[in-house]
Amino acid sequence: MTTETLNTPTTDSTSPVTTDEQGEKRKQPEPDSQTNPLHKTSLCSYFRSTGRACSHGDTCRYAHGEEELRMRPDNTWDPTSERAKKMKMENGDGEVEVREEECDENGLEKCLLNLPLKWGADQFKGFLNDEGIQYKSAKTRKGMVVGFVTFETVEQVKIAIEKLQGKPFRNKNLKLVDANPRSYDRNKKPTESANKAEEGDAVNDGSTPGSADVKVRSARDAVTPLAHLSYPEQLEQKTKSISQILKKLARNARKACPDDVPLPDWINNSRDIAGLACKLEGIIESPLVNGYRNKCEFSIGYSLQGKPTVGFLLGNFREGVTAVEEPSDCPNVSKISVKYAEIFQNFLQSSTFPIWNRMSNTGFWRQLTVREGRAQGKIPEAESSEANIAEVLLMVQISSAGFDSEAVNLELEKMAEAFVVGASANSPSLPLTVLAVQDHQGVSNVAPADAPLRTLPLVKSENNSVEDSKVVAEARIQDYINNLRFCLSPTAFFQVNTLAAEKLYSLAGDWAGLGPNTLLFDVCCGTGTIGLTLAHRVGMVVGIEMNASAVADANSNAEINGITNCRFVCSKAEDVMGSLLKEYVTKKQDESNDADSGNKEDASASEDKLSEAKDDAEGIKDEEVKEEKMQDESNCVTENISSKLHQFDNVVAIVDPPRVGLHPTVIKALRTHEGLKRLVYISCNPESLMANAIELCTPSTDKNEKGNNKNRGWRNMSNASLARQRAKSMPNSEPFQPIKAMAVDLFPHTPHCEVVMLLER
Ligand SMILES: C[S@@+](CC[C@H](N)C(=O)[O-])C[C@H]1O[C@@H](n2cnc3c(N)ncnc32)[C@H](O)[C@@H]1O
Repeated sequence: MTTETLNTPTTDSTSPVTTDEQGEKRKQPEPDSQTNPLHKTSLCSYFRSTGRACSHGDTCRYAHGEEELRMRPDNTWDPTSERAKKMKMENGDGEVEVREEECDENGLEKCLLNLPLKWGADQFKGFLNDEGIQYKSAKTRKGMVVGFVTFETVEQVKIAIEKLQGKPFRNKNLKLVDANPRSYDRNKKPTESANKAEEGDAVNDGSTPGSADVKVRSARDAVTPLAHLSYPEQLEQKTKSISQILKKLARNARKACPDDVPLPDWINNSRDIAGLACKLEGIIESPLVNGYRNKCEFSIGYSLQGKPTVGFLLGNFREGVTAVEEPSDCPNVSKISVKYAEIFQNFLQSSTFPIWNRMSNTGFWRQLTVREGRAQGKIPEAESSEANIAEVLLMVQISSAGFDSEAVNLELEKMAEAFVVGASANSPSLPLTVLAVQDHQGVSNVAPADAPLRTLPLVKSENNSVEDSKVVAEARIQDYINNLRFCLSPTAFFQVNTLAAEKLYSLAGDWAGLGPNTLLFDVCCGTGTIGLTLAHRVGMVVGIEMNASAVADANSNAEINGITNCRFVCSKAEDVMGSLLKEYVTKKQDESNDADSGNKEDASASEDKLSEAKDDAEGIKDEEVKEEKMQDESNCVTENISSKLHQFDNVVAIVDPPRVGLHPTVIKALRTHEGLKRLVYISCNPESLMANAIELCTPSTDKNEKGNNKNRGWRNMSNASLARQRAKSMPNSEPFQPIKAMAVDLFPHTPHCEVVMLLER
């Protein structure tokens, strides 16, 4: 039975209208919060400034908010998203993909989310009017199965629920969830129900703040759902789920293999290893099991008891869950982060500025990020890792639109003072290195990389006010990986578990088969951590990264560590991967074919082309000054490197993409440049690794099946089905083979881990 959900609110409230009540747990804090879409990689500027979808509709190249970041350009769910992973979806042939996750009844319900109504507000209002529903306002989110209805009275809400609940609509039944925005009334006293909740009663009657459909009642359950298991049990569970993914890879590659091509050995041999695509060599434990996160993004909202709280959301906003609970019992959060959350929460009790309201998209205080950097050379003992934290960066996200700037400055001054006083009142006092404020007006807390950012002075004096705030090019803290120093700017990606990341990078380096004649591509390189830690083992590193401040960090990290054989290209990998491979790999092949050709000439031509590619990639993205500086630095390195270009006889790539995996264009480039013989894939999302590996490893044929645009079934395709379709239209090229895989547990107490897979050909 299919169902569809409308969420109804109470008094003068706004409710999300979604397709179904979800059994899905709240979105876990992700290993990498920079979730990128398959095609829409940055926010639409209209959306950014207004918080509303632009008028370009489905053709807009950009994303419109957190939820859409997880969608494909046609507004169907990105199948790699947490939600879609658990859906039951049809593939293009009308065949239903059955997955382990679907075995539970919630999984079956979730498939309904993939049926976009794509109602505009007028249609939605028309529907409510036809049904005789009295409401105050009705809104939809473009192309999504979510909307909001506000009502004048609780009575109207009750009537709406009675009339609409379970009503059949287009082969589905509507379902309503009370999103209860009364929780946002900051003056509201805790209700009787809320008090009951405090006593432990399972109250879920919608009268408690943000309580709609709250499935978990503590931040611990929401954020670290495996915490009730022993660590060995957690590792076992993760190993099993990675094994399932490897089986799925073999199964799907078998299906995708063209009829006129023999099955490759690795598929045939999978039968001998329990159906796995390659051997799973085990899971590497995290050196720290508790308090390992070096970065926490705390939401700001109201607790189930109606108290302004800095912590974690208990559920998914789409499901109407808005309650935030304190992080104190979350085992993955460090004690320092918990204390800063407490300091800020105490400050908020007396702040006259409002907390951000996710329903009405109004308010001021939005998010607190705590980022920690370790001192060099200390070996942390399991339970006292905070003793090694030498630096802390705090970033508070606000939305200042509509607030008087003088009042804002005064409030931020008070906030800075509260942090300084709170940090020094602790015994021993807490490190506090940088306090930054990010101003962001969009609907979701995921701010664009260029959202205005300023630092606040940390010492309060009469001559030193927040008006002295400066642009924060140098607002960084440092951390160490394999004894290299890394400077981190507030928004750059850095693995959240530093000690486990060291193990991850060493494993990737060992499997990549590095040597002095190796040219290493570090694809999606962030602040350059992988390339820089492996630079001493190779001839040259070329890093590719789209986040300009991460690239600036990577360049300065190379400089402060005296590393001269790395070059970092600021661009989307899909825009430059092909040309860089062509330049370096084809170059190498040309040279071997024609050993007498003038190396110098080639090298300088290559250098020119590389610079051109780099100009193209960087020219339009960075501020002029930053760009010039980076260009100078990069060109120095390039010069140094180009003269050695001919020496590289081993070209390998380590790719470490965001959760959505590699862009199809990058996969095609890696696959079709046959000079690239070895690829190490690091993934924080095994589903997207599986999908990308299908495309990289399935044999192709001259008789490629061209994509059938008329087949609208692809809209509902699973990750694997989509990859099989793409594999079928891959240009004829030698496929890679999965050689081995290993998991590395960067996220104890959560279901997540990193997976490393070696691919060769
Ligand atoms: C999982 S992180 C890995 C970063 C780095 N390898 C590390 O270990 O610190 C993914 C990185 O890919 C970057 N990224 C996302 N989409 C990208 C794209 N299309 N092209 C290049 N980089 C991208 C993100 O900015 C982020 O820094």
